[in-house]
Amino acid sequence: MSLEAVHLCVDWARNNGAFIDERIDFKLDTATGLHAISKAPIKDGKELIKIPEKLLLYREVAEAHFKVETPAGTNPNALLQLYVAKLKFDSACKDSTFFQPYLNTLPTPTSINAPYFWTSNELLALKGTDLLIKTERNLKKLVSEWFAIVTHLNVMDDDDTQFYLQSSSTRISDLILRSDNLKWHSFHAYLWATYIFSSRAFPELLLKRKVEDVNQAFLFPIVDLLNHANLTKVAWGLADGSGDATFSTKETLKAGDELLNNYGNKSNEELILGYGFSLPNNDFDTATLTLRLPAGQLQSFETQGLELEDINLAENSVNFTLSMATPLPPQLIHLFGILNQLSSEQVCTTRSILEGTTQLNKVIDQKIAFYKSASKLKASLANSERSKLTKTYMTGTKRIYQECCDSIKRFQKRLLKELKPMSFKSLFKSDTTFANSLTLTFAITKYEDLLTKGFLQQALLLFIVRLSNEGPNMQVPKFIQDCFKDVAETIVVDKEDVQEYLPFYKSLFPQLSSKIPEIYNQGDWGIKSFIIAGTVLDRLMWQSPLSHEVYFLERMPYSFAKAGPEIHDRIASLRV
Ligand SMILES: C[S@@+](CC[C@H](N)C(=O)[O-])C[C@H]1O[C@@H](n2cnc3c(N)ncnc32)[C@H](O)[C@@H]1O
Repeated sequence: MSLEAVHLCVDWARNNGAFIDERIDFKLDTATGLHAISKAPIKDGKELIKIPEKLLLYREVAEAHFKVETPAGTNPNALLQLYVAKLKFDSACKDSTFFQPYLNTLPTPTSINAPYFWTSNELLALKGTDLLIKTERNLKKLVSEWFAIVTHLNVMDDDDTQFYLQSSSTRISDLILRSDNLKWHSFHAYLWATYIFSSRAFPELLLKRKVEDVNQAFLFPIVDLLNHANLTKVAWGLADGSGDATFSTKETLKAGDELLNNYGNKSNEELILGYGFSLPNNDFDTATLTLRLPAGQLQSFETQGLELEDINLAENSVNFTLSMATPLPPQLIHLFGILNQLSSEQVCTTRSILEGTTQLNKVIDQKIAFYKSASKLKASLANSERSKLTKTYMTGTKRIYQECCDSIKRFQKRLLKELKPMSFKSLFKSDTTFANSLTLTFAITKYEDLLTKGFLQQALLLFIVRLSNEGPNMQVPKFIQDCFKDVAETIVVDKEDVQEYLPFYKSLFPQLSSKIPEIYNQGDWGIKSFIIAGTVLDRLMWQSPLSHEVYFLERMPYSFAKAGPEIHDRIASLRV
């Protein structure tokens, strides 16, 4: 691909009846390749490019050439892609001569930066990313698609069969020839043609032909030289009463401005796989969070009012698409709320939801750490364009995960503001008798020492047992003591429970009862009370990972009203 090739292609198009506005000029640079600029202001929205039907490459042209119909049940563009590979790489193909000026403007296989064309060593820079998973998965799918079409036409040779057989046991990236001189029916030529379609084809629907499949595409010479920018307003169409395809822009351009197209709202992953480039700070970027769950669990979510869109039952996994606009999908909060439900909770409670967000935050933090360190690996790519693209991908994905993390924190703050739960800190501060008893027991002088010296859990257990012994004398939310009573009535204490609490218990009792009898010798301070207190804490307590503050939350169903009315409606009929 060179500027000269573009000029020859423009001449070819005009000589064959195309209209290309004289204000359009073409340029070439290393970062974005061939592109169009305006030589004079453009602001009228009029048709800028019109390409006659005979210069377009669409399904019927391929079918006429091969004298077969596009096979059903496969990629609707498979036959057309093979035809384009033949045009490009079979010098004996009778149609090649006519399309040669156009074919010469297309990128050569070795110049393409989409990861399908990277070496296995280069792909190491994407280790652990969805991008790598999709690259490998798509390559496998493409090999099957290619072999099905070359077998259907009976055009494969022994090398092709050999390649196909090898691909089942060898990494495809290790088998790929890195050459611009390919056999037209080889996998490499088909991979190139597939990329040509993903990066430059237009929907055939545009030509208002009767399309059997909305994914049918056609190649649109000259217009496919335009680069992409998000939000660019353009119009693609069909000239009145003809099969000629047209392009116009709705943007106002000054002389020297780039004439751009709009490939659609694409994430960097889509741009990299389909087009071999990525956009920094891409507003349409997404990150896919894949969660694997124990077998059978996915199926149980519907009964909890949680409907998941993108699930893979065979792998017991679910995908969530995160974006800057939706960094924290309500279904993700709901899922983690369910995963953190206690066996005594039948639906998501405010506690299980808050605890779920803490767990989710940990998962997201791991992702952020991964993308932070992975972006450093970019240095392993010698090709600077591929390095840049990897870095933008990693940075963009990290940005979305960071936004998810920030949203979790905002969500927690908002919920606490709404619920206004009582904090242990305030209860501790107002109960000076208890606070003083801990000064003697743990040598702490203030509440914060409980956190720094690691005595928080012990203090909480002592406090809960104290509440149960003091009854209504204490100025605390009644639900804590009610919960203690409920647990005490139903709990079955086993040997493991006793073993778990024994070291803690022995470290404090019976000394405490004799040292501070006004608290620790009143009521029941037996080990069972602490086992009950442990369950009370499980049911009512949540610690903010941000402030480390401990809150007591009255058990109540979480209202999904803010997460989406339809979830709320489904959940409203359920009780804790
Ligand atoms: C339809 S073609 C446009 C013409 C292309 N520049 C060429 O040299 O043939 C699409 C390709 O252009 C490049 N491209 C388009 N928009 C871009 C952008 N905003 N930044 C970087 N590369 C871009 C990518 O290589 C993409 O695969």
